[in-house]
Amino acid sequence: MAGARVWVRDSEEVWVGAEVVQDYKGNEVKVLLEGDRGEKTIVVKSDTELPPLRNPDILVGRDDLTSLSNLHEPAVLYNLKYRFLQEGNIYTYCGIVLVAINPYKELDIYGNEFIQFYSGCNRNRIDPHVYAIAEEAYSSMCKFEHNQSIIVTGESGAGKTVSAKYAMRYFATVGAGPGESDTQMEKKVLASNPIMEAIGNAKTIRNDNSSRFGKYIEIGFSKKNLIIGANMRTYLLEKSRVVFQAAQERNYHIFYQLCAAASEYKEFMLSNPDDFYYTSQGESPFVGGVDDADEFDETRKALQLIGVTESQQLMVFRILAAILHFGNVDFLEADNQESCKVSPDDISLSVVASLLGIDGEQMQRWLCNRKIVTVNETMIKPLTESQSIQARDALAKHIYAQTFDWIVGKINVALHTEATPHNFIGVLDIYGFEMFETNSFEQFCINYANEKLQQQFTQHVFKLEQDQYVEEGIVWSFIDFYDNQPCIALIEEKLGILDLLDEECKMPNGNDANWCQKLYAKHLEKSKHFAKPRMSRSAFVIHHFADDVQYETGGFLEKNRDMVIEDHLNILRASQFEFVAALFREDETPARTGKQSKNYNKPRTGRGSVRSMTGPPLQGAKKQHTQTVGSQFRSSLTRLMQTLNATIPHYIRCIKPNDEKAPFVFEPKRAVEQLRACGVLETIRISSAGYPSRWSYPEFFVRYRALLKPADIDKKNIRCSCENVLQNYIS
Ligand SMILES: Nc1ncnc2c1ncn2[C@@H]1O[C@H](COP(=O)(O)OP(=O)(O)OP(=O)(O)O)[C@@H](O)[C@H]1O
Repeated sequence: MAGARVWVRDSEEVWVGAEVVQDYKGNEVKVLLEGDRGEKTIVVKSDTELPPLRNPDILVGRDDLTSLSNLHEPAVLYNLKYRFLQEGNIYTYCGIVLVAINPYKELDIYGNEFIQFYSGCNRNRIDPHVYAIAEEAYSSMCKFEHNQSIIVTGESGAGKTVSAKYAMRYFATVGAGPGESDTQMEKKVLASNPIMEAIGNAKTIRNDNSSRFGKYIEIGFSKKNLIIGANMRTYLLEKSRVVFQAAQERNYHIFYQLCAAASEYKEFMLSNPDDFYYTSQGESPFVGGVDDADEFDETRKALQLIGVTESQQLMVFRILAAILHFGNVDFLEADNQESCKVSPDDISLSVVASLLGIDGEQMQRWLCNRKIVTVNETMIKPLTESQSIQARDALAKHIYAQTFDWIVGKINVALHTEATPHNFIGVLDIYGFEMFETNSFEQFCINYANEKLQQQFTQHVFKLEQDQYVEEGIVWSFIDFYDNQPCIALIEEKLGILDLLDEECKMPNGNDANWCQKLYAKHLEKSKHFAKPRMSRSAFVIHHFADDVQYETGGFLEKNRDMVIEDHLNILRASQFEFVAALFREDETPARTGKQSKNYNKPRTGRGSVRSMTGPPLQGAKKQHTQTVGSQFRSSLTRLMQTLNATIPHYIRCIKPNDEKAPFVFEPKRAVEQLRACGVLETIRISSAGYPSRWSYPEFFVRYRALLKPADIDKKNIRCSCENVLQNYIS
């Protein structure tokens, strides 16, 4: 209808406002675009393709997207943009979800006075805020004595860790008890942050302080709702970063912190990060505004607080320093290029040997050779230079991962409480959906986790919707929502992608190419979520809920096996330092529970036992008794989902509004991609598929009272007045 205000698709802005200038005739609508963009004729094949209607100005800037009369992608995008740019509001609700847009600017909205303000307040009465969500979780726990979780997702740099930290700070404040020991516990909970950032965060091109692992922290509360303990589970540490960094990126912060304190630890023979291969590849040793020496002081203080003694700290730093020297070990290739050796006077290797207290000659030997055990004999096979480098890097990654796990275990011991918590609130800070130019095993696992979280989310939103209709006695029909179970089944069920990958890993001559062909044979044209790219025979595509992602199969098998050579481990197990030896001993203490191990210094966190090998799989007759990375991840996700499903969930979706990290700049294209990927648009779809408008009687009355004659208004019975409006104009 002429005069109607609508939204029209735009290649740059995603949607632009327009006014219909001529009634919809035939299959065309003529509109006048806003912002001097002129007129445009839109071809409309059916009514469903009509341009979406704009909301009246009075609704613009609402703090809950689901309260908009016209509920669709352009309305959501415009409302978020308006609040962010015009009002400086970074938080908006979308039903039960809190959308948080990264302002890239320090805001004065997180101080203690804000915590006090939000404490005890109902979220519907106050501005959206991470503290409002935290309060909702806390009060729901107190009221219903039910466990809660806060699920924070978003892409790298979107603000997940910052949000999770504020949520934890909120709990630490409202859950702090009067006694000294409670105060200590709350401090310990907060101290886990700088430690985890030092060992698990790194500078990437997307984020100067990017968490390279996922984590779920459960904060335990007593019957009186005071913090009594906590526990952390970690997911998929990016181990490859220990040995490789892309341009402009860094290794884990802790390495640079240690180098900054080189003069304090002379025996570690450390110097500038540029002197070490493992810290110099990105050619970017500094992070703007960060002093690694100061950060190191923070890390040490936090370690002290959680009970890592000075001598244990020294051992941890020794091991980390050894990793840096290990990366500088050079291999001299033989003329026939079939073998190599480490020079007997390689300084780096002798420093590694002395720092780790291990036999340097043995390490030299087994870096360049491999033992192959068959039924009848044991053979020694020389390794090529590139195989030796690979073996060195695999060991460096493994040493780091074990140290990381030891520290996580130590944090868990410190946060462990003998008393069983009455309830807990879990905070999940996990990588969002990823799609790069080249996607590999890491993206595959991350996107698999996001499929699971998305399923949990849609099922929960859907159930809430249903519950509300039942509670209000509203007649409704089944809403058809997107169910991603077939996609999850493709990945995790029998003969699915992970299963076939594990099968291939067990084959003596298993390789990426064979696995890829098996995937095609099994799933092509059989699973609607699986496809083969037209131009490739070594990649596959998964139609994820967020987008189609092409995965390159090269490297999947190796990453899934994640093998360490048994002889290397034996050398480490024979270390003169019990700390080092214990770190690599196999014992089957349960996963990341924080329970103290019998081992004197070793709070195991159970990455699962080490996968080691003495030769290629099966050729070396050692039994493969441990799980692959893929199946470990599948099990840990199953456990996570069981935990989440047994809690009342609260969701925070973080949005990165621009790639330049510019304060208060909103790029609609980037925002809309993320809104789709994190399920906000799906929530909108579920809301609008049911009853899209949710107004309370007083809200409706204020909005539409102008339509009523004075006789139809009954101020004592607002509901009746509202019904009069509808009877007069709708029925
Ligand atoms: N609420 C906020 N206020 C001010 N700045 C913020 C806020 N949230 C995020 N930032 C800025 O954005 C940066 C990136 O945030 P954060 O590290 O939380 O992202 P992330 O989603 O956890 O990323 P990654 O997945 O890479 O770890 C922060 O270092 C900070 O500079």
